[in-house]
Amino acid sequence: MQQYGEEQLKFCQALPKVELHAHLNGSLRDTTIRELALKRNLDPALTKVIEMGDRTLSECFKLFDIIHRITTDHDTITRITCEVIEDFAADNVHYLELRTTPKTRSEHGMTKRSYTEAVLKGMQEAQQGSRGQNITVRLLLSIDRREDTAAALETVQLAAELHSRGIVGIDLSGNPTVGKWSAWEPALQEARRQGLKVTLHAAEVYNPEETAAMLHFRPERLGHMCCLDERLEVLHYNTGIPVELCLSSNIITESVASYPEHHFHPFYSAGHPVILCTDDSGVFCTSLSKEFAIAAHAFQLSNSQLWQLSEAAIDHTFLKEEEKEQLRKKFQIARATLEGCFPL
Ligand SMILES: CNc1ncnc2c1ncn2[C@@H]1O[C@H](COP(=O)(O)O)[C@@H](O)[C@H]1O
Ligand SMILES: [Zn+2]
Repeated sequence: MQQYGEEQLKFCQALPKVELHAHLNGSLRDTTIRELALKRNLDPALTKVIEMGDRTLSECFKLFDIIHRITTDHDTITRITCEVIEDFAADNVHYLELRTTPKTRSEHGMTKRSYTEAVLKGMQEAQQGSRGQNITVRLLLSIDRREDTAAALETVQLAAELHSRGIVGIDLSGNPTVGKWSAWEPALQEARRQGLKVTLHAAEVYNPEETAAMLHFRPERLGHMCCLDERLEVLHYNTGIPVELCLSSNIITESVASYPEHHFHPFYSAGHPVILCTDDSGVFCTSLSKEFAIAAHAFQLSNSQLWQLSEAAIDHTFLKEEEKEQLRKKFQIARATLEGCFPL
């Protein structure tokens, strides 16, 4: 069933947007996945999993492991970074905070640092090319929940050293049923000491102790927050921490039953800061424009509410105040063009 009208989608495509929750390896183009799978002689059974596989939460993590098998070398990492940025730019995203997990792959001569350098190279190439000129990009380094304290600390150290090259923060992600908060907390505390911002994937599954510990840590942003009980909901509202919400991702992975039942609605109605994001636009076959159109349809948002939602995301970026101000100015210029075509 179509989750939005064509006119709604057109408006959302024309709307200038900010993307704050996008995983590099989850945002690959279909055509690139197919090409890389062929080039790497990926087992046809695995190719099938990519093409038509189940996308429940546990299946997603198997899928990421398969995608990681075809994005192994530095040139490929640079290429996919460049393509993902171009795709967000083509979707009228003016600011992108891309995130990725630095990987050690000794068989490919890859270290966390060389992986990250390959991503930074892709960022640079994209922004020098004609298709990436209208987008500003920053990077978050992700800690995978499978990693131990030492590996998490290595990622934080790397982010701190490369701060001046556009790495603005740390994310904690990965299979939410794996690992323990106590393993990553020292690294996240270190990130804070180093002046890096932190966002955490939280409550993607029901885990009240962990969610309470995450709220106690007070990250700058949270992702998902799907599975809360009443106590956690109150605790969360009281913190005022903005939440990155990924509608398609939560529905497709079955973390939430239907769009109208999505917690976007109570959060938004309560005036709690929310940011619409894609999560994994390749894996979930979406775009930020589609996510806005889905929200418009499911929660009956007007064009003016969509504009406000989009513009408010600037406040929650990990940019410096003066950079946020520049972005707001860019949005105001875009608004004039938008008003020429759509009622606002
Ligand atoms: C669906 N919901 C999700 N929940 C938690 N973690 C997720 C995720 N979607 C993606 N990732 C995280 O991002 C990695 C892929 O991109 P990178 O290799 O880092 O670029 C996945 O392996 C997982 O750790
Ligand atoms: Zn995510």
